[in-house]
Amino acid sequence: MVSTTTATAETTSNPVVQENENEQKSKENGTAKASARHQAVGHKSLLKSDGLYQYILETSVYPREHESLKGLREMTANHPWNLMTTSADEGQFLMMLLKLINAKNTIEVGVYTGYSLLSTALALPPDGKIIAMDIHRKNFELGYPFMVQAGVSDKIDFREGPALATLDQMLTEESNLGFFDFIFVDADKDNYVNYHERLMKLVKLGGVIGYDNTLWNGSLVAADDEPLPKYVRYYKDFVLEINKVLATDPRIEISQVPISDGITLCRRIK
Ligand SMILES: C[S@@+](CC[C@H](N)C(=O)[O-])C[C@H]1O[C@@H](n2cnc3c(N)ncnc32)[C@H](O)[C@@H]1O
Repeated sequence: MVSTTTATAETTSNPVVQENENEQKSKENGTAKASARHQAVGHKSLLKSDGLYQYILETSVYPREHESLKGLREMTANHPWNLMTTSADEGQFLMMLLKLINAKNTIEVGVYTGYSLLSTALALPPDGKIIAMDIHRKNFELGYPFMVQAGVSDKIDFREGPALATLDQMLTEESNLGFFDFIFVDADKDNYVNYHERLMKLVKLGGVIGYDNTLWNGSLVAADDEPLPKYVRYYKDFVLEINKVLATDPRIEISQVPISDGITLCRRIK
């Protein structure tokens, strides 16, 4: 069942999100060119070799990919923000990780059309649950039929609105504290530090939080005068900040995994 919960806090005034929203609106008005701005950056991989990336996909990911995941990936390829989608190799990695830790109750911050959400739902046991949050329901709805097709839509509780407000709402319920096995964060990088304090109260001892894009297109080590796409430059300092916070937080142990655009896994130990 799709939940209709809507958080009440205001949408972020972040200029990059605003730019995305304007693009979406002009597309809906039929005024946008079908240009996919994010496609210019290329696929999401730090391998620096298209051939090797393709080799990994064709030999280990695609042959085992579920039909529903394949369908969702193909549908998303035609969407103007398609570079936001979690890559197929990272999706496969998440599925393996969730099974290894026997995850049952999870949270996802940043859904878009739901590739990582569907991967998570497929990896959880039949009684598993995901609370999934995003400011835009529309993109989630594009991917929802694939979750139905996969028979996992009952595991998903979608909550529309700014994730900080949704998380604050969740923190008022004692049953949520220390309850979640896994949390995947793939949303507004300028709020990762704010998410971290809240998520540390929601994840269980021994549970894992995964922060996505922590290598941020390789820009973290770019020289100041290196030309970078506007949105990469805008978020760079925020990603540097969360990486510093995670590396020095004594409540977690971390592993920065260089798959796709980098995911930092944080296991709560205190
Ligand atoms: C990179 S995409 C997520 C991709 C997704 N993991 C996938 O596999 O397709 C980031 C998402 O975060 C959402 N987002 C941005 N700011 C947000 C906020 N403050 N609260 C909730 N969601 C937000 C965007 O609407 C967008 O759908």
